[in-house]
Amino acid sequence: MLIPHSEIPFLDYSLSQRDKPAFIAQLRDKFINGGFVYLEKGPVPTEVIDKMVDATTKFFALPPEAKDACDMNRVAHFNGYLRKGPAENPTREQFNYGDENITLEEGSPEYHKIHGSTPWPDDALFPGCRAAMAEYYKHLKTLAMEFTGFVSEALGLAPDALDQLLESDVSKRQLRCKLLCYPTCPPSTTGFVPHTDSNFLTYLLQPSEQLGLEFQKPSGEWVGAPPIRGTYIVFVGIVLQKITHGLVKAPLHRVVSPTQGTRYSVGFFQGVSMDTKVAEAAAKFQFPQEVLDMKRAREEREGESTKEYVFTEADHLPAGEVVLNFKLKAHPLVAYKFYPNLFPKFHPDGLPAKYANAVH
Ligand SMILES: O=C(O)CCC(=O)C(=O)O
Ligand SMILES: [Fe+2]
Repeated sequence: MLIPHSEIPFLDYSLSQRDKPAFIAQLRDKFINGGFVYLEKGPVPTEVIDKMVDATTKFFALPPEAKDACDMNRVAHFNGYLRKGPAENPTREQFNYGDENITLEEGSPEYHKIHGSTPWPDDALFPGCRAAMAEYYKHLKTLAMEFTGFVSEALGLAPDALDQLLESDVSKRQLRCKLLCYPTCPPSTTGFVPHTDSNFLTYLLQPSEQLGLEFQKPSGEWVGAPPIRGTYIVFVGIVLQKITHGLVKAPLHRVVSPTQGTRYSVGFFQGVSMDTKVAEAAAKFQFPQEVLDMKRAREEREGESTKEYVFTEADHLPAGEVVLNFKLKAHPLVAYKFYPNLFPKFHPDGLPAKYANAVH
C-alpha cells in the first residue's frame, strides 16, 4: 500500500521565504511525528536536477568494464562504484562521491581519510558526468546547510545552534552523494534491507516512476513512499535522533526492487563533523517544554516508552571513527590496502578468498 496522497508530509520550501513561522511549525510537526518530509519547491534549479538524473542513468548504462574501472576498492575514501552482491545490497549497484581535494593535516587520525578523491569514469567515455554531479553536489551542500538552520529552529533552538556539529572545515563535514540503481527483479525481491540512516539528515531524490521505497509505520505496517517529481524526501538520521534524545526519530525504511523497469535514486547524505562525539554534543542542547510536549504526545499515541536516552560506547567516539569502523568491516579490500594497521582488528581471519586476485 502507498501512503495516501492526503497523508504525504509535504513541506513547501518557498514558505520559508513567505511565512517562516508557519514553515518552521510544519517542519517541527512533521519531523517529530514522522521523521521525514517531502520537500517541494526547493532551491535547486530544475536543470541542475535534470542533468544529474541524466548522468545517473548514463553512468549505470556504461559497460561493466567502464564501471569496474571506477571501483570503490581503488581509493581509501569509500567513493566510487560498488557492484551488486553484498548481503544487505543483493541487487542494487551504487556510485558514491564527495568533496575532492581534501588535504590531511600532519598527524591526523586515520578516520580523517574517509573523505577524499573519487575514481571517476573516463571523461572521454562519458563527457560531462563529473561536471553534472559536481554541480548537483554544490547545490545540495548549500541546501543542507540552510535546511540545518531550519531544523535547529524547528527543534526550538537558535538557528545556528546545530552548526557547531558540522564545522566550517568542509573536509571534516562528512557529506556524500550516492547514486543508486535497482534493476528489474522477481516480485518481493529486497533492493535494500530495512534500516535507519546512520547519518544526520538524508536528502533523497526519486527520479524514476518505479515504486520501491517503503517506510514502516508505528503499527509495523510498511507503506510505499511514491516518487513525486520536484520533491526530495528529507529523512532524520540516527545521529540527529541521538543528539535530540529521541525528540525526532530516524524512520525505518527499505527498498523493494522494481518488477518492471529500472529504479534510480540519488541520496545526499549529510553527516556531522568527523570529530564530533555524539554523546558529548547531545549534552549541550536543551529543548523548550513546548517541543518536549509534542514528543510526549507522540510517545503516548504510539505507545513508546519515555525512558531516558541511553548512549552506546560508539556514541563517545568521534563520528568519523564510527563511520570508518563500519566501513572497514563492510569493505575488506579497502581495509587491506589502505588501513593495514586496522585491518586485522576487523578481519582477524585475513582477506576473504574472493579478493585473492585483487592483491599481489
Ligand atoms: O533508494 C532509495 O530510495 C533509498 C536508499 C536508502 O535508503 C539508503 O541508501 O540509505
Ligand atoms: Fe536509507
